[in-house]
Amino acid sequence: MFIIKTENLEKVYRTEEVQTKALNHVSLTVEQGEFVAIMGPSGCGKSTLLNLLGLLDEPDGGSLQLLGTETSRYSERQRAELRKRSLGFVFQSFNLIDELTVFENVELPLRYLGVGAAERRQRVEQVLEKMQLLHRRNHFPLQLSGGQQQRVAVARAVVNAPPLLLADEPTGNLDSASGHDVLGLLTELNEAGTTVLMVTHSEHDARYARRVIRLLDGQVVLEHSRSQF
Ligand SMILES: Nc1ncnc2c1ncn2[C@@H]1O[C@H](COP(=O)(O)OP(=O)(O)OP(=O)(O)O)[C@@H](O)[C@H]1O
Repeated sequence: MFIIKTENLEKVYRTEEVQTKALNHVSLTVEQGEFVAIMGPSGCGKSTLLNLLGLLDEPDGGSLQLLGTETSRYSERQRAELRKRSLGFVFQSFNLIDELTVFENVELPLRYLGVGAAERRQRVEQVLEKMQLLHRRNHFPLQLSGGQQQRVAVARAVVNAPPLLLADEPTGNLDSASGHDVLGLLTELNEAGTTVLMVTHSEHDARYARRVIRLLDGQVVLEHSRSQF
């Protein structure tokens, strides 16, 4: 089953002076259970694509089916529900809540799902341990390094094991050891059934994916599976 299917997807950013076609007729499919890397040069439209797939923004043309339903049919309430229940998102800018501790940030998706306190605690501690952050559980985001904040963002996105995880440069601020931990966690999650789409600049990181989709100037230029590396 396709978890994502786009046909001729378009996104145009307009300001008073300029118009930028960030996505130009992007057609792609992702099957349930895949681990896909999205690559391409800076400005080619990777984050734009991820934002559309994550229902954070709306396309200007074409169609986007998510989990078997055309997304233009969703109401705003349904989009919000889907984001909470079915999507995990690792933002390039982390988007942590500064007023909440590390523990409270990571526990948020479980609160939305109504998971009880004891189970929340267990699941949050488990993922913080994997991200080597248990000792920082009572810190606030601004008391952490960039790499630590990034690992909190990853922990928050994966804590509820969403059906679809969208990760924008999840190792962008990390040294190779921490990057390895994050990629290991994404692999573990994928093996347990989560479909993973990861934007990356790194050929090394892309090797964790089973398929690579390359974008150039808002268009898909190449798709290849890991056996073709
Ligand atoms: N909010 C916005 N307003 C206007 N133009 C935008 C906006 N966001 C992105 N763009 C433009 O759309 C194009 C695609 O941007 P996008 O951020 O998707 O690229 P990217 O491949 O993720 O780049 P990077 O690797 O540098 O993060 C770029 O030309 C960018 O300048």
